[in-house]
Amino acid sequence: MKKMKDLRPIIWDDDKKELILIDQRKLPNELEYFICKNYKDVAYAIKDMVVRGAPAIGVSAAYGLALAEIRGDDIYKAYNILKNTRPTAVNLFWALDRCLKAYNEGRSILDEAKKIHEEDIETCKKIGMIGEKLIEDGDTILTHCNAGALATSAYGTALSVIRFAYYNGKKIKVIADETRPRLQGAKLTAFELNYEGIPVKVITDNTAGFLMQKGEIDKIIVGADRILVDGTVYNKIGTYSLAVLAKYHGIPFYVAAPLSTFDLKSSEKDVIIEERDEREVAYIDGVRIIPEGVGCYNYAFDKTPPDLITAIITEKGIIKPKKEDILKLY
Ligand SMILES: CSC[C@H]1O[C@H](OP(=O)(O)O)[C@H](O)[C@@H]1O
Repeated sequence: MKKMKDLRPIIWDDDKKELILIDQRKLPNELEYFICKNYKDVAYAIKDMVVRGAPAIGVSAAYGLALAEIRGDDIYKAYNILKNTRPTAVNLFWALDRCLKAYNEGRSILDEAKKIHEEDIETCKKIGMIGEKLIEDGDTILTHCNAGALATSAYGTALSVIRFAYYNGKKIKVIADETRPRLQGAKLTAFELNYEGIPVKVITDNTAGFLMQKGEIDKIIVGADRILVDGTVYNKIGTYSLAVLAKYHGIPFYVAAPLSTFDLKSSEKDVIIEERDEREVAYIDGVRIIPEGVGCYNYAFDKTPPDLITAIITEKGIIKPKKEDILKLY
């Protein structure tokens, strides 16, 4: 059986005390690294999506706070700057709070960041091993955005399920929504799966419904950026539309996410859905596609209610998106 390629977008250089990130803005055409020498480099990398994806953002921010400790910077200032990079993915806050707690207890932030990094790798592996049981030989699976190795420390979440199904010998095909405006599906998911030799085709976001109507999609698996205790899922913009279409067509809709993406405290009114620069919508590769003077909406995420979700795949098992099931995870 073929060996997984084990793509790692986040590398801590313990000799130089630097954080090395694959610069995902340059994929798929160039494989370049972005070196973070201090916490401000990490904050920039998260905000400008050098590194993106809920778990990957959390791990990177943890190393960002470790860099502040190593360089003798004001830890609380670094914490606040890192915390304010992106508002929706809860892993960012979970990881920073875990590192700040270590610091306040007199423990090394770097050691805590390394633990968070290692845990993320193991967690994503378990999500794949558990979730692949839902995949049947011959399935065509639709996914949205990138919930792959490039969104985590390794393996991914939704793409970990796909990877493990493939490497366990299931003949699957993947359909990747391009995912406007930042095109994570076209540029990152297609890159990852093609790199591994997993059959993948890219579609425009508008094509997903038509393929469902034609009966060409067997399952849908996406990632998540925040899951509330009632099972509401915040994920890349367009996820909600897919979930409604899946319900209409009777197609199973799965969310794959680690426990670090669950937010048991917040309610919907507390969650900020990130709005990004309009220019991400108004321009493609530097060319303006919308008339001057015409504005855009650029919501980075949307919310999907639990009644549209078949199940949530976690490192502790597959659960229904219900409060009683979610609370049993802890
Ligand atoms: C494994 S979580 C990945 C999650 O994060 C992505 O958002 P972004 O690329 O803006 O960080 C997207 O919502 C993915 O599902």
